[in-house]
Amino acid sequence: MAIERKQIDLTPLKNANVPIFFIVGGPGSGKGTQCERIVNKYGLSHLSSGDLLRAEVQSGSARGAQLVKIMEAGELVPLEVVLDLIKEAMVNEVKKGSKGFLIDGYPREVKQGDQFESEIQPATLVLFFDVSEDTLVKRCLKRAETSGRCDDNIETIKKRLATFNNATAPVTDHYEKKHKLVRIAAEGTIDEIFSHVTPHLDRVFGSNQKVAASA
Ligand SMILES: Nc1nc2c(ncn2[C@@H]2O[C@H](COP(=O)(O)OP(=O)(O)OP(=O)(O)O)[C@@H](O)[C@H]2O)c(=O)[nH]1
Ligand SMILES: O=c1ccn([C@@H]2O[C@H](COP(=O)(O)OP(=O)(O)O)[C@@H](O)[C@H]2O)c(=O)[nH]1
Ligand SMILES: [Mg+2]
Repeated sequence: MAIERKQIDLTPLKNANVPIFFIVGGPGSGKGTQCERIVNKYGLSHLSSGDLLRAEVQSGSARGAQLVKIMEAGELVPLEVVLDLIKEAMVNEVKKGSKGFLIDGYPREVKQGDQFESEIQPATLVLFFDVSEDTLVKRCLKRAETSGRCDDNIETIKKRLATFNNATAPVTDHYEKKHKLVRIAAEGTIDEIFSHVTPHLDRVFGSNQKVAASA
């Protein structure tokens, strides 16, 4: 696929220098669900790489038509495409006064994270939601009843799991070595999991302080 890169002025983002959290975990591990809770408490900007790609598909662009084929196959789209979409969204958010970012479903491979960190800025922490394959499959199949997502079917779920095990699992080791990884056992209830998340964000933002929402 020919990659058309966008020219994006990152000055506002670099000047803002706000904390950035990568959120990783298998398909259906609860990244989106926990991000919603984090946003409610800390007022951070939530950007889901998968949602940005789905929006590009919805836009009906030629690029979107290429992307949907890759997503239906459970494979990874070229990292530059995702990085450009994320940069654009981040710049828009900082212009609105964002206090920090949750980059959900990212990085999917070590190189993707390295490129983000060298072009934008290093992540403050990487939250990893650790869930067994059995639970991941069950959650995605349950979500399929209402999500309308082209990749919530058993064939694609299996391919997404394989991509996660091959490409994304090394991401956790990579950030563990940098002492940035927070591994969260994420089989429990949404409240239980959130209670394991907050101490790590409180270390960054302070325990009583609600970060002012950007809007
Ligand atoms: N039982 C249980 N279900 C959960 C929990 N967190 C999320 N779910 C459900 O699991 C499904 C997947 O959750 P999402 O938050 O969409 O997961 P995700 O990691 O963003 O998934 P992808 O977008 O596929 O990467 C949803 O239907 C949620 O309602 C949890 O802590 N416990
Ligand atoms: O950085 C990314 C993020 C997502 N995707 C694609 O988008 C799909 C859906 O991603 P999402 O994070 O929504 O769901 P997950 O695969 O974690 O269940 C993936 O299977 C990939 O095909 C990608 O290629 N690169
Ligand atoms: Mg999600």
